[in-house]
Amino acid sequence: MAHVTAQPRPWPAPPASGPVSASVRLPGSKSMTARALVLAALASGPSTIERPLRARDTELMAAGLRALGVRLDTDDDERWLVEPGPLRGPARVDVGLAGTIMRFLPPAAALADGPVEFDGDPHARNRPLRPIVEALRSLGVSIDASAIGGLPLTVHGAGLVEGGEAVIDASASSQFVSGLLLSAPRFTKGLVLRHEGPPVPSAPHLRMTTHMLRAAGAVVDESVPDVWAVEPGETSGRTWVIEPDLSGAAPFFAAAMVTGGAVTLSGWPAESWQPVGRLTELLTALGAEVTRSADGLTVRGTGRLHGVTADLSEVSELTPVVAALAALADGPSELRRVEHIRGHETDRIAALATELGKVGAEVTEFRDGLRIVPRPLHGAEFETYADHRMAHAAAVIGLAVPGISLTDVACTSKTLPEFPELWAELVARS
Ligand SMILES: O=C(O)C1=C[C@@H](OP(=O)(O)O)[C@@H](O)[C@H](O)C1
Ligand SMILES: C=C(OP(=O)(O)O)C(=O)O
Repeated sequence: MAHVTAQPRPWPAPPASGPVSASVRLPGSKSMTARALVLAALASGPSTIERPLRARDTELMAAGLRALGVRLDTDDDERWLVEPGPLRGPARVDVGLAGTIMRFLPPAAALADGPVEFDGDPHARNRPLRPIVEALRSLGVSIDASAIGGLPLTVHGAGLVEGGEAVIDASASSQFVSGLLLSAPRFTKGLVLRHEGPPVPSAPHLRMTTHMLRAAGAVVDESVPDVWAVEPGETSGRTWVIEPDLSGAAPFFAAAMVTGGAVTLSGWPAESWQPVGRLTELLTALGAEVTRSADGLTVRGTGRLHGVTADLSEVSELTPVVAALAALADGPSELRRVEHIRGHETDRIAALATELGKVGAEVTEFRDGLRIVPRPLHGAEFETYADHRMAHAAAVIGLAVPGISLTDVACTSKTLPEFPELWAELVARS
């Protein structure tokens, strides 16, 4: 698929002149918006998605569903309307660089009545996809895929998927499981999916999938470890209220920690489907104070950043920002059990080792993570590798280290197009 992109311009990361103090209102969770869109498209009646994330990943998801024949009205920023209908092929879906689209839509496309072609950004072709392609084939779906079993691919939708039992190795991404489960109620026999292989990462994202399936009326059993059973049946349309994006909030919280200030994420719900407990533990270990009140979720810097030894497998998308904090901490850190992030928007382990090294940190790269020893840091041009969270990491370091510039900040549009403005406003309050 042709992508016309403007030549990125270097973006100087603004340094903080003192503690930042701010309340930020951030858009909805990428992961919840993606799931709500797919569940709404497969439901038996219309749905409303309140406070969705409007960003590249979710707009491409909406466009992909439209291509399949779903009626979506996304004019209102606060409320998207979804009117499901029979899924149609032929269609073409641009996944951009979104794991959620490339893993959530092929199972839905298998329900369409014609061929559906998928492709995306150049790097999307390197992201792992084979396990979900093979699981779908084992369920009777015909798919033409690239030599490595990924993009570009064509799903030959036959109007129905028989379903039944499938085995998958989902150690490279929890999204393989989530993608199959989201469409499974529409499979004629439902689905019993068993994972075999090294542990599946991102358990909280799997729980988000099963919570949201049940909220749509699906019957899901996850009582046996590594086995998910979804009964066949109609799911209903409903109103989905999307929570603010906790992972998108991470760099803003990190700003409070680096500068010894305070940042409140407003609109934070009393009950959340995102891993707020794990984030709280992690930021606390790194030296923050985290509190919840009617105003929202507040992170306060204590003036000290501690090195940590952390298993980040459950919250692996936080690795770049945590690595940035580790580079500014008072002692060494080890961030482990995230081998699969080598298959994220870029190989994040290699990218962080290179870029943190470039600004002066001492970094050892392991197969499944990083050891970061803080050293006096200096300005440098930080390569972002088209990865929004690499950009976040660079911006966090730039608060404390003058002369950091990002090769490209536009990549933040994947999940938060307003990032450069929101960041500049936040730093202006220091
Ligand atoms: O299902 C989801 O919405 C996500 C699951 C995780 O993927 P992996 O399990 O591939 O890490 C996470 O890192 C990604 O940002 C979003
Ligand atoms: C891994 C990520 O994204 P994706 O949904 O594209 O996998 C991420 O946002 O950090």
